[in-house]
Amino acid sequence: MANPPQNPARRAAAALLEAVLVRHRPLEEALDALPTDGKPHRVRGKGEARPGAALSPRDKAAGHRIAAAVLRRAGSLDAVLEPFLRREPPPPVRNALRIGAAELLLLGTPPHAAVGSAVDLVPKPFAGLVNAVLRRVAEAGPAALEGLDAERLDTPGWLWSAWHAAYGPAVRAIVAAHRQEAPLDLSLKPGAAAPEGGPEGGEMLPTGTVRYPAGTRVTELAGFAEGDFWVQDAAAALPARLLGARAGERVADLCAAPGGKTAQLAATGAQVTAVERDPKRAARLEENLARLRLPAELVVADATQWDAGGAVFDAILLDAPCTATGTIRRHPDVPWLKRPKDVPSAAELQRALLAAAARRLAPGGRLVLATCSLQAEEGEAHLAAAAALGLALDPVRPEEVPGLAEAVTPAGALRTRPDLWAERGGMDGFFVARFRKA
Ligand SMILES: C[S@@+](CC[C@H](N)C(=O)[O-])C[C@H]1O[C@@H](n2cnc3c(N)ncnc32)[C@H](O)[C@@H]1O
Repeated sequence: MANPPQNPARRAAAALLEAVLVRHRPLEEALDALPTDGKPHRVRGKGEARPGAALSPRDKAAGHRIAAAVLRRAGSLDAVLEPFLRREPPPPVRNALRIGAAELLLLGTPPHAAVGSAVDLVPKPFAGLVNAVLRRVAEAGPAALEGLDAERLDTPGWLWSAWHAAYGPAVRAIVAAHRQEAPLDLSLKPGAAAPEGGPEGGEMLPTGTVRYPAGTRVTELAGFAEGDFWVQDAAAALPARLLGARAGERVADLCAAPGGKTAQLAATGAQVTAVERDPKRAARLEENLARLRLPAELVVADATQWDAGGAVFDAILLDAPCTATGTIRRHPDVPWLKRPKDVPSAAELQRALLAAAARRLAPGGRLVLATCSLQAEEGEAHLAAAAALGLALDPVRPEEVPGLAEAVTPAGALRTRPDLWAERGGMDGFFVARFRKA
């Protein structure tokens, strides 16, 4: 029998970084592909980093933590490494150096362990280089890191420019917020009590979300199996709240999986139809609703084509697919996967979905459009498109979003950002607008 691999968490981190930075695959997908205890190996392509034999949940979590630290600070780590590299090393060696530097400079790993484990990740001919470079990083790295313009280095230039154009000097606070791991936010089923647990227990936020410190494991909180709550960022809970669904109303949730907003709508007693294009994600939505014991009709369909049998709805929630640049705290791979051209194509799909939603709305019906993007093309720019579809903006009133009056835009939409409620742990960046059909 082969010996168990050494260094499993770092090998997992290297596999995750290769997936995101070299093969441009989403971090979540790469995490799912790691061979974990009780799960068979996936067949992997030639030349891909292999994490070795089955990983324990603990090593998988540690590998995820290391990879996320690298992704959050990749620009800064590369800048610290730069003076010690004479030529560009092959990608696996570059990633091993980033892992070693992250452990030395960000994660508090003792130098001998950080250097030794990084050396262990690379083929023999590169061991000397990794050892020499990381020893120098251990000595000079902390001071070098201090002197960097980290916010700029850790953000792709096109995103920085777009956010600067949209938010002015607040771009720095937005980017600083991306360095923090997001807390665990829960939405409670009506009547359920906030679960006790987490190192410091939960904090009730003014908008009704219960917040636990980053790193709290939801499945370990009392009431999870009973379906008392679901995971949903504080900002993500606002669109369904602003739709104001009522018992007995016919409500459609377009682009519904994994179902956080469907659950909110179903909990009001409205008759909810959830539409989701991706069958695998639809299955997850079904599982989530079953755990929560909340009813909704599920339709697996493309919402731009779905004819609803001619039905019209009193209210529609359109939580449209987007570039997800508002979720970088939770998904530090997003800046390295998205490209400028993804923004106009996402905006085009959002316009098509908005037009389809407008067609299925009863006269006088309400529609909420939401995207978890910080890009103005996927948010503010849709206000004009909505007007052309006969949708009148129904302005959000500050009292509808307690503690977040600053997120209400002059036009009456809602724009949340990762740096809002910074002292409480921030929130995802969302654009939300509510309309009424004439
Ligand atoms: C932002 S996520 C929705 C999150 C969900 N509303 C929640 O709160 O849990 C967008 C979803 O839209 C789905 N989707 C993308 N294009 C679609 C389309 N044309 N019709 C229906 N669903 C679509 C994606 O598969 C994805 O599950």
